[in-house]
Amino acid sequence: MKMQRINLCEGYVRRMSEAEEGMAQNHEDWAEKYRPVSLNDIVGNEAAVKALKKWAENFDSGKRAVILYGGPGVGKTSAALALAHDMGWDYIEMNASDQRTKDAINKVAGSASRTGTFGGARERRLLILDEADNLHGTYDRGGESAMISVIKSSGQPIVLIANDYYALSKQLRDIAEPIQFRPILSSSIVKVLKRICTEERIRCEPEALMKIAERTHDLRSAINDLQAAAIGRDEVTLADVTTGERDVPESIFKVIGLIFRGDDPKKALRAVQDLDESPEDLVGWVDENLPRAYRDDDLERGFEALSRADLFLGRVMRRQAYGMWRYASFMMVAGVNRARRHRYGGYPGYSAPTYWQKLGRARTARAVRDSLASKIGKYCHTSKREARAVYFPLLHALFNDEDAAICLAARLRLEEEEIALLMGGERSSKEVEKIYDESRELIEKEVEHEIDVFARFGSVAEAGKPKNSVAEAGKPKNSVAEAGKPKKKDKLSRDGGDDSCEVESSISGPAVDEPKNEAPDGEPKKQRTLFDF
Ligand SMILES: Nc1ncnc2c1ncn2[C@@H]1O[C@H](COP(=O)(O)OP(=O)(O)OP(=O)(O)O)[C@@H](O)[C@H]1O
Repeated sequence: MKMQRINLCEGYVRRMSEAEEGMAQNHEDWAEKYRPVSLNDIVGNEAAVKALKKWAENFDSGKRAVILYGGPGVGKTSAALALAHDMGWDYIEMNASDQRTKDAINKVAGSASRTGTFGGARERRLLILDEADNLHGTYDRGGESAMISVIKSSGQPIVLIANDYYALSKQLRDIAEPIQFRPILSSSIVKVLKRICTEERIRCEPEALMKIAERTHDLRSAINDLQAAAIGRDEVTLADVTTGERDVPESIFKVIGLIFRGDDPKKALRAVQDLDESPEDLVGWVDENLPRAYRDDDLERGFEALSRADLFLGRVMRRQAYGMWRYASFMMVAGVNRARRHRYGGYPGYSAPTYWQKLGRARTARAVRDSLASKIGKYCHTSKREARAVYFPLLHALFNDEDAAICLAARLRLEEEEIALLMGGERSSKEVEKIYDESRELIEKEVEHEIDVFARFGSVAEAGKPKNSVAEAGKPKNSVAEAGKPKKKDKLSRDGGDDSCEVESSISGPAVDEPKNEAPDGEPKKQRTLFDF
């Protein structure tokens, strides 16, 4: 029998089409992507897996339900799904984001018990109730008593999943068999991480994997940490992981969790401050995952807050009013957090913004961004992080002016992708190409100029003239003196026009008399910075 995943949505049962399932998989994070399929793939917890299998095989003579309990991310849900797979059972999953009222549970469990009750083991349908310890409150009104009566009356197997066994009522505990899932050993976590690195073709230092594994006994967060460290890289080193510890106390997945599931907006804001993500990137993460985390009116309020964050981000870009970042962050973090009025459980499977994946460039986008930040950082003597936070928006604004864009692209030796990134995707690829081509021409002119200056300087030196009196060799004093001056700014005109771009010459030469400090047109000459454009 083909196993189908059935999702409960607003009280009705909906089968996910193959196509939908395929799409969802594209957007999955690694923890979802590498969820074990069979019980044999479950790492650790051998005793629990064995007990679960035994219960399923002897279902007719045993209890109708089991309770899988233990800490988060240790494989409880995976084991229930893998059991359905191995037994060839169809299954229905109700998690805390589904409304689990008495009516809903009866409807689902009723449909489960009607299916194949008399058809033998292969036609069984497994009912999986995630976060069974959250069957309280108005949202799930009557859910627990309904579950108890369903367990007593249904002929179908039921798996209840809980973090806290003793949060379940005694009545529920009495009618179901408990199976405990324990924390996973670091050595087992390392094995899973290694396999993922191989599949994702990422080189990983063993020490880096060990470091990630030692920080947790929860496989999901270990996989999330690995993914966070690997985004935009082909290699994960110990330094990446330990830097992550210093600069990124919480990975993006954990921060997203604090925004959507946390009760303290201040805590989420504090975590965001230390996160190595720009507000523009973070808004993408929140936007991507909001529909997975919230429903109905929460979703509406969440997007309302997010749209306000977006307004502020727009103002930062347009007016370079960086003070407004604070409001943008507040709205996308605290605003979205406070928009939630209902309680949701489970892990919705957060993922990176789809547009990165859609364009197939999650990594390249990061790589381009990092290389751009590194070029700017080197040029402006600042960190990559500062370059991204402060100089990206500034350069984005400067790139509105084509001449400035060409000069800056030449000076920073930018590649096409880097130019495109600074232009914010608002221009056609032809415009990007034009700026790139012209910047290359400018660089060539600069090189020719350097060669020319060097040749002239060489011939003067060979003529046996004293090095500090090259001007006397009949050369125009100004130009030769400029040529010989170490790290002097050479002024190159583009297309013979007035607009010019200074490109720093790397030619070092002997000390010469200071030339007249003025440009050929008589204007006083001053050293330019990025801010002059
Ligand atoms: N024992 C395990 N073996 C293999 N993978 C695991 C194991 N535990 C967790 N994982 C990985 O972590 C992800 C989350 O695991 P799972 O949903 O089974 O955890 P859980 O115990 O049900 O957590 P929660 O209580 O938070 O729902 C899985 O998709 C899988 O990638």
